[in-house]
Amino acid sequence: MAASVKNKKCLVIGGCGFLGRHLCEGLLERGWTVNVFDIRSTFEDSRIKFFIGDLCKKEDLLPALEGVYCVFHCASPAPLSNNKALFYKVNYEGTRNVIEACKEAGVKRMVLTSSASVVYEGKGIRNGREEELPYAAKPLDYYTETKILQERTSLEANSDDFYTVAIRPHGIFGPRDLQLVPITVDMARKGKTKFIIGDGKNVVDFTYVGNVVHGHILAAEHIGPGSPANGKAYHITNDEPIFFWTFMTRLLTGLGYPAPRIHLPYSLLYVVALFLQFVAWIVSPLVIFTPSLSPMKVALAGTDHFYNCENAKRDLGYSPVFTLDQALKLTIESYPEMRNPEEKKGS
Ligand SMILES: NC(=O)C1=CN([C@@H]2O[C@H](COP(=O)(O)OP(=O)(O)OC[C@H]3O[C@@H](n4cnc5c(N)ncnc54)[C@H](O)[C@@H]3O)[C@@H](O)[C@H]2O)C=CC1
Ligand SMILES: CC(C)=CCC[C@@H](C)[C@H]1CC[C@H]2C3=C(CC[C@]12C)[C@@]1(C)CCC(=O)C[C@@H]1CC3
Repeated sequence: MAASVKNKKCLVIGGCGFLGRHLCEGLLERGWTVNVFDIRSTFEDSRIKFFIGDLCKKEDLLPALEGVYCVFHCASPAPLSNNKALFYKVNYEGTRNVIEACKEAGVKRMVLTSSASVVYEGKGIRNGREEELPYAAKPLDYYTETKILQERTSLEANSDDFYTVAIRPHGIFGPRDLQLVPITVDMARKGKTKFIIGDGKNVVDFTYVGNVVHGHILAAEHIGPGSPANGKAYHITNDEPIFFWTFMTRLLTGLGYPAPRIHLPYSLLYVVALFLQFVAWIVSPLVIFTPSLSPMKVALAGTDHFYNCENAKRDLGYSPVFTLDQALKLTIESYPEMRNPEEKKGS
């Protein structure tokens, strides 16, 4: 049974990020008192108390944790940055620090933003259930490797004195997104989105940010004494699996760019991505470069990866608030600056 949270205070760690800021807005609407902790400042809101610091430093965290009912930990280095040391420091060591600081401050609840990628290693996942999918034995990148450590550490910390739960969104998109839309548009403007990787029939999940926020808030309202959600991980998606390339086509054409149309063999692209990763590793003592074509990106663009949300529906009362149609419309409308500058010339 959801606890009443009227005027309960929470701390959103990573609250200045894409998901974090939307989460703050959703929590405020729901009647929560919201504090934000982040290593940077990206927005102002008179309703929110901001604490600027590093989650890897307990002395930075403790002042922000005073009187907090629930922590939402949604901080991470940028997933595609490929900085192994930073991922390990923030996602693993930093999360252990957050847990210790929560216990020291007497905080009783933590909702972790994990990722559905923790069970993905490039092989197809179709309607994957949490209890049927082990953590990826061979994660495709350092980000995923450390998200596994982060989730495992967080769920193992669950006890009657400190309730934890992990939310696994997949492919979050929406207004103020820093990855999916900007990267896709950048590729389009460089003429790189005329290609389809594979046969174009791989089925995936994408999750509108408003639904991810909804799932997080439900999780916070449900964990506690005797809850079936304590210590568990939950897939949270739009529950509308779609061809990856249909989604990309709708996003691109919605922004005025042409649809992808030339098929390239998946295996060829994957081998090229592996080669580029090897070259990047060989030259790394001299120069750091992150190939835009990574094995993770190629795999995500060319294989099935969609997940079952039944456990979240059962234990958290989750169901998507925004449909994919509504979500794509809201997202496309929120990015006038991302539209194809050529479309005006042509009209
Ligand atoms: N974007 C996506 O498609 C998906 C994201 N996720 C997870 O959702 C969470 C949020 O992701 P986004 O909003 O996309 O990322 P983001 O990069 O927009 O936000 C992350 C925030 O964490 C903060 N942060 C990073 N290191 C910190 C530190 N040492 N101390 C304090 N704050 C720190 C950053 O300043 C940033 O504001 C992450 O945990 C990510 O792993 C999960 C599935 C999909
Ligand atoms: C046309 C084309 C191939 C566009 C590129 C789109 C990609 C930038 C995104 C497609 C799937 C996205 C994704 C993530 C980042 C952006 C994409 C690769 C994550 C890796 C972000 C962090 C996660 O936790 C998992 C996400 C999986 C999907």
